[in-house]
Amino acid sequence: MSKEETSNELRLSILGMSCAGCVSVVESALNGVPGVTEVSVNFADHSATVKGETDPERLIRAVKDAGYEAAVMEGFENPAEQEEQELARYRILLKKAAVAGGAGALLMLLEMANWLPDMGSATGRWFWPEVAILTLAVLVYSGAHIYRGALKALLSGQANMDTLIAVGTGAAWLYSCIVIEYYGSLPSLAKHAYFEAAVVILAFINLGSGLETRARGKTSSAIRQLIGLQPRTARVVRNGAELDVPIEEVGLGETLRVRPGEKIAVDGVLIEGHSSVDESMLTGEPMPAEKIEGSTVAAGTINQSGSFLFKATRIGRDTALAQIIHSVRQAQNSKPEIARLADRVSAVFVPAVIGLAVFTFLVWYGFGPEPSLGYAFVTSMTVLVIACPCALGLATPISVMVSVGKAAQTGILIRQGDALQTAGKLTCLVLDKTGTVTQGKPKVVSIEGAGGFSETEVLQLASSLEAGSEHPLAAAVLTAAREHAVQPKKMAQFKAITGHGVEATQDGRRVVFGNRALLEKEGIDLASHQDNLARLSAEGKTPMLLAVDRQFAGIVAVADPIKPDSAAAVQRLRNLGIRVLMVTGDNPITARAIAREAGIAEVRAQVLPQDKAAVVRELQAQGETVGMVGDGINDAPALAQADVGLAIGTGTDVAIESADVVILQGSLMKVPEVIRLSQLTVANIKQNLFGAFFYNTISIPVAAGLLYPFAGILLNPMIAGAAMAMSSLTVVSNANRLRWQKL
Ligand SMILES: Nc1ncnc2c1ncn2[C@@H]1O[C@H](COP(=O)(O)OP(=O)(O)OP(=O)(O)O)[C@@H](O)[C@H]1O
Ligand SMILES: [Cu+]
Ligand SMILES: [Mg+2]
Repeated sequence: MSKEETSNELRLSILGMSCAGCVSVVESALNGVPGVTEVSVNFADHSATVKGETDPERLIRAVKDAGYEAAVMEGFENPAEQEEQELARYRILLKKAAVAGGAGALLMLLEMANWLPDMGSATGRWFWPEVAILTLAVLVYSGAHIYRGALKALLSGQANMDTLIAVGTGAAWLYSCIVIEYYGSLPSLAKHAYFEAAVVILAFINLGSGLETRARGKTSSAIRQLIGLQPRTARVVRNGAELDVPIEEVGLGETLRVRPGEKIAVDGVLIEGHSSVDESMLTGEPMPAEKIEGSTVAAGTINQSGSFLFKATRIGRDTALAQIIHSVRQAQNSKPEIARLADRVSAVFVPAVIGLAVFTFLVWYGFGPEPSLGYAFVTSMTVLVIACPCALGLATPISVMVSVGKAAQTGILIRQGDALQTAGKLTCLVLDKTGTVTQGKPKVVSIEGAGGFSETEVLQLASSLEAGSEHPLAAAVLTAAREHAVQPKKMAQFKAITGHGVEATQDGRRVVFGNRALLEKEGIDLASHQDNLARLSAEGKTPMLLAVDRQFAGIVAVADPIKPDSAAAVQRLRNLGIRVLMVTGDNPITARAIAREAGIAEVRAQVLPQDKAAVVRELQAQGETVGMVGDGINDAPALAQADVGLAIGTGTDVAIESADVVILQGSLMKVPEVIRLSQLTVANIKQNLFGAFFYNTISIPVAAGLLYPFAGILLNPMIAGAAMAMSSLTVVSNANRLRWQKL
């Protein structure tokens, strides 16, 4: 990682966060560091992404001062190591749960046998103080991490979920001791002490977070798989000899050898041999791609049949794979609007709950039935435990992570968390024609000469002009010239006219090649060719016209057939209730012919590249939420203007900056999938938030004893512990359900 990158964006691993309250504490601590422009803390994977010009040391110190630990995450992580750490954490939590659960069971057995310290009975002081010591030992063992977290929060003047559990269980223990020691002789102060409640709560909480750790591990499996694709070594050809070197030592421009069945180490261009390469892990395209000389190959993809040599063109962090990993991670850590709301709510939750617990205590103590202290204690403890906002803090990030990961596995790269929320609300989609609806590989299908020019002369002049152009149509003309063994000639004063064509001079002759508008501007009357042009266009072909010295000289017609699944994709979009438009620079007749084939009703033709953004703006002004689908070549402003910009990449071309979503496999079918995924994700987040909120709001009054005066119902604190653990588990499992939902 270079120094500049470090100062622009940094990922920190944060230790010690236990709930959404912690997220906002860490976020504001990092935001307080001078130079920081943007902070996003992800509770689901315990990380922070910090943007701005700043020193990592200061960030770490700020996090420490807030009561947490932080470390910089470096370049390539080791997924195996991470998995191992998570498994170890899972095992420890489970062990802690087992110990606490065992102790709880023992205490309950003792109680059933009436052997527990019980006030007002003859057996009252049996096993006292053994039971107190045993429970304390269990609390310390099973709850050490929670008490430490609570203490840290306290020292920095904060309260979090750990605080609630620490206060709840600690108070239970202390209260039980005091009751037995000092009020032991009072009859029936409370039916029994709360030693077992304290340990059972810890058992549930440890079990809950253990299972949550496991489920969270599954959540990030997508990115782990991606990281795992990166081979560690490569076989380079140096001075005629082939040798295996660590991937870091491969230089730009070096020649690498790939044998059948091997993974490709870096991005490059094939220079010798041919093969088919399985790129499904990057693009989601199940069919292997044929690779010949000049084809690009991508790191992480698997060579199938042949052996070949290729030249490294992108290494390290520049490979498509590295960039995919980077964007997936960024999107997983970016927060859609809905997450901000949840964060704000849960940040005030803990203090509110503590206040409520105190209030509950006072009301019961003041007005409750005898023994009022006992009731006051039980109810306020139950409130503390049940009101943990941990499920609330997980609700959004966990769904976002699952969803972005799922998308990546099917070749959809979501670059912005916001897009994940907005895509589902799109009412209108603008599709670019070339490369989006069509295959984007135009081919010359017919050449006609006029005014004394032969077909060969037309092709020669056209290709001579197009040699200087980067337009896809230019490529088609050049390919045709090569196929007909026509040599382009040198041209002077070359000029490309955006959205119209090209012009230049040759041997003093003025040559113009492009669409009808361009020739009409030259003052050429095309009325006599009207029928011919209309016929070509009606077949969906794009006629390009040649003029020499203001005389019409011929037509080169190009066909760019629609993609095999474009029509099905448009149909599906319409079934989703979306208005679909096609926009193109091409002439209206060709545009309409293509649109009809794809089932698109609305067409805007002859739109200059720079005006495509205006079309999007106009639709937005009509109140539509507009998605723009383009290939990112000359529609970048429109992609940026749209509410969601979707770029259709070809193969592993991921560096389309103006897009919110990049579709790696060039199929339009992925667009409705993005929309479905967005809808499913937002629904999933809402279910999660509802679950967490509903659970909190409905159970707090019951825990506080609101039902007691009417129905005599009080919540057992143990049940509060169980329910709390279950709630976060439910949220995590619900999010993981997204992985199996059909798009
Ligand atoms: N280099 C060129 N050579 C010949 N004709 C050109 C060239 N560039 C543009 N044209 C003409 O101008 C028209 C509009 O070009 P533009 O680049 O705006 O759109 P396009 O690539 O055809 O379609 P889309 O808008 O779907 O990408 C083309 O259809 C073509 O007739
Ligand atoms: Cu909690
Ligand atoms: Mg174009």
